This record gives sequence, C-alpha cells and structure tokens, in this order.
Amino acid sequence: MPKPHQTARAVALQALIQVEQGFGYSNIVLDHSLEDIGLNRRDKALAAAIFYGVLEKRLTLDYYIVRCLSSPGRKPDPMALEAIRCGAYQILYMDRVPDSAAVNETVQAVKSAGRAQLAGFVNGVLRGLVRKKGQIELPGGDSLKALSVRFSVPEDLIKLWTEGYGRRATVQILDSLSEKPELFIRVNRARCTAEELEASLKESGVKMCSLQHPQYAAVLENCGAPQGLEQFKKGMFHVQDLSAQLVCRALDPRPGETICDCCAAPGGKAFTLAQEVGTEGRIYAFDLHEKRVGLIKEGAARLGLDNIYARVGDATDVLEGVIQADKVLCDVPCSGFGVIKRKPEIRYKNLESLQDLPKLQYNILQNASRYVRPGGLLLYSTCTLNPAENSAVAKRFLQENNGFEPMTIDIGLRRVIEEPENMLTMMPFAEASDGFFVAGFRKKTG
Ligand SMILES: C[S@@+](CC[C@H](N)C(=O)[O-])C[C@H]1O[C@@H](n2cnc3c(N)ncnc32)[C@H](O)[C@@H]1O
Repeated sequence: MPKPHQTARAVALQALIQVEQGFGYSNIVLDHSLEDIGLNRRDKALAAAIFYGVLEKRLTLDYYIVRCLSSPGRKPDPMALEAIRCGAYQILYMDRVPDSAAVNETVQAVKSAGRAQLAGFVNGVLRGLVRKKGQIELPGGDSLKALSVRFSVPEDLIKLWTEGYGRRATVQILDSLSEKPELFIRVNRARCTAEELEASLKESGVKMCSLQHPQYAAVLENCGAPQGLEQFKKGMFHVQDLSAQLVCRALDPRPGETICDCCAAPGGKAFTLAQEVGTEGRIYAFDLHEKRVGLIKEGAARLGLDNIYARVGDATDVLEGVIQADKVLCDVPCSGFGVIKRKPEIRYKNLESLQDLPKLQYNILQNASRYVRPGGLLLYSTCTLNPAENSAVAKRFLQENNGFEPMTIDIGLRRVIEEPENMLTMMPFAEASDGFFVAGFRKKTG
C-alpha cells in the first residue's frame, strides 16, 4: 500500500528515530523510508542529506544544542531532540536552506509526526540557535573531548584508536570519516568485458572509471541506486567496496580451486571469488541465517554463478559438505568501525556491547581452520579498526595452532602501520576505501 505523502524533513526525522530505536542499519532504514513515498528526486536527496548529516554530526550538533537549552541539564524528549538535530544540521551545515525554512519545516515535521505538543519547544530551541550560532565556538586543540566534539566520534572510540594505531593515524582516520564514499563495483567477467559494461553504462548516463588494481574493479559516477540499473539486473556487475575486493585478492584465488567462505552473506566476496575460480572451481558459501543465505542465492543467480553452493551453516560448528578446501575465508561478524563512512551510526556503538566479539571471531577462525587442506590458505578478515578483533585474534591463532604458519599479505598496498607481514590493516585514509583487516595463515604440509 502506498504510504501517505510526507515532506523530506518528516521522512528524515522518522528514519532517524528508527535508527535510534535500533530498527536496522542507516542505509536499509533510509531505503525503506524512501520507498513508495511520492517524493521527487530532489526531495529524496534532501531527506538523505539531512538523515546522513544528522547521523554523522550528532555529537557536534548536540554541543551546539545544549548551549541553546534553557535547562541544559534536562535531556529533551527523544523525538524533540531528533527534530532539533535535523533543524540544527540545516541551520549549521546546509548553506542553501534559509534558516527560517529550517526552523518552520522542522516544526511542521514534528506536527506531522503527531507530536504537536513538542512544536513550541523545538521552535524555541532552533530560533535560539539561529541567534547564537555565530557566537558558539567548537573546542580547539587535540584533547579527547575536543576531537570527540569536532569529529562527532565518542571519546572511547578515539581512545581505542589512539592506543591501537597512534595519534597521527587516529587523526587521519577521523579526517577521513566525512569523505563521501565512492561507489565501487566489480565487473562480472563471466557476463561481459569492462569495455562492454562501460559502453552500456554510458548509454544509461552513468560514468564508469576502471581501476588499474585490482583487475575488474571500477567506480561509478552519477548513478543513484545501482540496483535500479538495467546492467545490474542483467548481472553485468555487483557492488563491492575496493577494500573488500582487495581482501579477495589476498586469497589469491586460482581457476579450479575449491574455496570455503564461511561467513558469506550477502555474498560480495563469494561472487568475486566464484568468478576467479571459474566453472572448474567451486565456492562453498555458508551463513548462519537462512534469510541471508537467500541473498547469496539471489545474487549468484543474477550474476549467473552456478559454482556457488550457498548453505545455512554455523561456522563455529560442522560445515556440511566441505572436506578439504584449497582456501578458507573467515570474513567474520565484527564491530564495523571500518565502514563508518557508509554507516555513520556505527561510531556510536557502545564498546562494552562488543566485548564478546573476539571470542566468537576466534572460535570461527579456529573451527574453520580444520577445513583447509595441507598447504592450503586460511584468511581472516574484518571490516573493523579494532586491534582486539584484528591483530589480537590473528596472533592468538598462530600461538595456539602450530599446524599453521604466517602467510605474507602482499596485495600492492603501502603499509601505513607497523604490523607483522601476515597482517594488513587497510586504513580508510590510505589507498584503500573502507577500513579492513586481513591476516593470512598457511597450513603446514608436514
Ligand atoms: C561481515 S559479514 C560477511 C560479509 C560477506 N563475506 C560479504 O562479502 O558479503 C558476516 C556474516 O557472518 C554471518 N555470521 C555470523 N555468525 C556466524 C556464524 N556463527 N556462522 C556463519 N555465519 C555467521 C552474519 O550473518 C553475516 O552475514
């Protein structure tokens, strides 16, 4: 059923409330909120800009907002606070939106959410911000507090990065978070050449720029949602970040190989690996959740990859059907601090809630290691920047499994932090795109 007509601000506000309430990742919540909504392209773009802007700048906005409250110690109603953040983002960061429109339209959005009783309060705070904005200065210097307010990243996370990667790299990570992420794709060479895809996309008004490295990687420009493109529907490419494509390179997939991808959904890496091993090879792609295994099957069918065997399986337990694989990939569930550019709300995760992850990650790695044939490779990867989930898990694996030796990771990237040769942290500020970590191990033959 079509949803009732709403304004861009009302859509952004409601989507933000849903993210606050834990309904799902920002990109999924926003996509869903914009479906069948009757907004034109410009209003959809405005809703997305406010939505992502507020998520990215939440702590900075709150610093301004607190200075405009008559009782700064009293936390506003959650809906009022979220609405004020939306209005404040427009007032402080969107030059093309007049302040009056930012205030009035935000107040209307609160009313259309059925919370008219909050309208006066929201109006008063935003008008106060319009008056005071030139007088409020963000804290300078590089104390934890100052960095946290300026970059809108919780102090705990900045501390974790500083202890793990040093001060310089931390500031570089913080700086990179506000960059607009590029849309990377991987050409499905089973369906077309890069030149054919480029020409076809050009006819649809989309520019494709192929990368030198890795092969078949490219960036799309002026494309909107790629899933709507005819070339996507025909399986000529899949969307995959550059760093994720480099993780696949680290596994050095060869034609005819058998690879076990034990945490595989939604399937991006399995698709790339399947294209590399070709029709003589096979990919066993497991995931814990049936619905997510469905995503792998759907993607493989669209791309015409019938060498992918997608199954439900718990990577801490028996993985049915796999005997001895040439290579095993453990792309484990993680805190996701490497993909904050794409999912800005990840930065606000409570670190305590992540404490059990290294144990799960280690269990997956340890269990999956028994599916590697002698001489075969085991690759551990995460999309996070957290030494406890990365280097600590990889070091423990080598200490406790003397049947494996370190395998050097060399995928043509400059190393930006000091680490053992079998580990590589891809930093979002260096040549890579998202922050990823990989560690390689070879099963001894003797
Ligand atoms: C980082 S994602 C994998 C991304 C995937 N490799 C790709 O490139 O598209 C981690 C996946 O692990 C799955 N997962 C979590 N616990 C698992 C377990 N015990 N066994 C297998 N899969 C698990 C999650 O459902 C999630 O889909």
